[in-house]
Amino acid sequence: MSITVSGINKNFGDFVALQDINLEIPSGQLTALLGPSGGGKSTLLRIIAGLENADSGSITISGQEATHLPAQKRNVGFVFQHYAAFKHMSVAKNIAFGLEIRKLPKARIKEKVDSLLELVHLTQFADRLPAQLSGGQRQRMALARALAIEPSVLLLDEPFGALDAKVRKELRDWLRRLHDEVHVTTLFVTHDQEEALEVSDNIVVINQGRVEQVGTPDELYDQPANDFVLGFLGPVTEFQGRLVRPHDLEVFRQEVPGAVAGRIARSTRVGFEVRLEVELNGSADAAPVNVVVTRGEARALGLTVGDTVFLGLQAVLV
Ligand SMILES: Nc1ncnc2c1ncn2[C@@H]1O[C@H](COP(=O)(O)OP(=O)(O)OP(=O)(O)O)[C@@H](O)[C@H]1O
Repeated sequence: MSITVSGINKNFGDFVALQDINLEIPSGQLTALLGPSGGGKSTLLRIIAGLENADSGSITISGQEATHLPAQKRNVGFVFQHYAAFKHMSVAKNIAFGLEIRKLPKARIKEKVDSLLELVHLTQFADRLPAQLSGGQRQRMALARALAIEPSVLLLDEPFGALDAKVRKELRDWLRRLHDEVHVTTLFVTHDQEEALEVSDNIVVINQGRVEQVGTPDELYDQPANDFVLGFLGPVTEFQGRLVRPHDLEVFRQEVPGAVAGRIARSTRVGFEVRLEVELNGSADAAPVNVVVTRGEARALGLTVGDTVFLGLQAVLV
């Protein structure tokens, strides 16, 4: 295990930010800390980095007891949402900074910076100042700087949080490819479930200072431990007293054993999907059931607002 978190507790005054956190973060993998705002993700990351002290519990990094080590002795690379670059230094100088402090020979620094620039696809921007980069390029520079010291773990706190959706998506694909190349144990904080599902090998779901579930993206999506995880990892709708995913409901035109009759109250096309709101017969006061079908299915079934349909659950979820 690359990072072991044992019995970590952290209070801010009366407020319990983290409660008895126990985690094993596997070596060489990309692990997401996923959860809603205020759940404690950043606090945990900062405790692992040594930027915050826990009230109790211990942290081990690469087999070394790190609980009381200062941040600079933990050999971790850290990237924040808003990366504080040295404004007056070029991109190459920013990346070289940690190596110069460590007094590596000049030729060796140059060699390393060149290969890092290549890794993060910034070779042509080596001589620019940080202000002359886009937000996405700046975050790539931040990653190169964090990687320069060859950290045993890389900690990323919403590294793409301040960027627009399209750049976020590009950088997330890029991070996955980068990780496949360098394999450094990476722990990254996100509140975006799609980001976590797409990028990571493992996900730790944190809510209200507690770990709700740990698993691979598939495990969490297919076998959520509770309604919170189910609801946080994707859309849900209530169907016959339980939470299910809208695309796990099947729509029939005829009565089918086990299916329930209702009326299509609304139909919205979003890209290749059609989202239906179905009011079940005899439940006028209840919220409509949300169902997602493909455009092809909607067309084949000839679904129109006002039609009566029958809903059944395709797969048992929880
Ligand atoms: N220095 C502090 N003093 C007081 N309360 C704090 C401090 N740092 C964090 N908190 C509180 O601890 C809780 C957890 O904060 P944390 O930043 O870890 O959450 P998070 O899951 O990372 O959320 P976000 O995604 O919004 O950053 C929040 O309620 C926050 O207000």
